[in-house]
Amino acid sequence: MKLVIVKDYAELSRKAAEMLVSEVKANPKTVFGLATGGTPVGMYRELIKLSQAESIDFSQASSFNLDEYVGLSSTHPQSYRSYMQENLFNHINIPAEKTYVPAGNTTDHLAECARYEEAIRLAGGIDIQVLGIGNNGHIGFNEPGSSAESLTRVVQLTDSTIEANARYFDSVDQVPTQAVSMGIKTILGTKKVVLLASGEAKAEAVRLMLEGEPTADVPASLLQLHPNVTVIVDHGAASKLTTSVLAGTKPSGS
Ligand SMILES: N[C@@H]1[C@@H](O)[C@H](O)[C@@H](COP(=O)(O)O)O[C@@H]1O
Repeated sequence: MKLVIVKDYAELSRKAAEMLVSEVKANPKTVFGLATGGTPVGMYRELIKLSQAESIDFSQASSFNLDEYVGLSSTHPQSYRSYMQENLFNHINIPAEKTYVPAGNTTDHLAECARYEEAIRLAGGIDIQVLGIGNNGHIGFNEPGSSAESLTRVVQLTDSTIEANARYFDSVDQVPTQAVSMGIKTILGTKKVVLLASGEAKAEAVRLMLEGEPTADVPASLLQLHPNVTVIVDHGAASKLTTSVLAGTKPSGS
């Protein structure tokens, strides 16, 4: 995995946005894999800015989001569909029918998950997958214990994830306890991954992802099995890395 250390969240957001822009410039039909959470908000903001400044055309692009809460309708303010509309889709010219987010409120989750995997396959696979990382090392909503063979499915959220996400809801009781999430195998099947982590709260998860053995106990460590991963971290998120890992990198912060 390639490690890029930047000085702060602003630089992390800019770098990630630049990667997405170069992807769509090189291939207007880019299939994006997109993430939610607090971390990529800055990246989306930068992406919108760059797209407006350089008239970047997303009219042939498509996107697949990692996950959605079970039980929330797409119009619920805390649904990941709403998040994506507000933070990105309403501001670029990607066709609405080509932005896929798993349905969280369907009556047949099994069919929805199979349909989602099939839609990714029919699109030709994901060209560039953006990921954040949970404090417990989850990616998407693949909690510890998720197998490297897992595909899109309904997952049970851990108490720590529910607590971490409670900040977006009025109270912790309102946080859904399940989600539909792309699996580890789905993520490993993407062509390129860019994982973003900011702040000291993520430092231990980042260390285990990069320095630990690949294990389902830390789902992000399974990215070591992927041939093309760029991890962009700021100084806080890099603070627990050992010098041997750091020695292999060129800090890009000034
Ligand atoms: N499903 C999302 C993940 O995709 C995200 O990476 C993680 C970290 O979120 P944050 O970036 O807010 O720390 O939280 C959620 O659980």
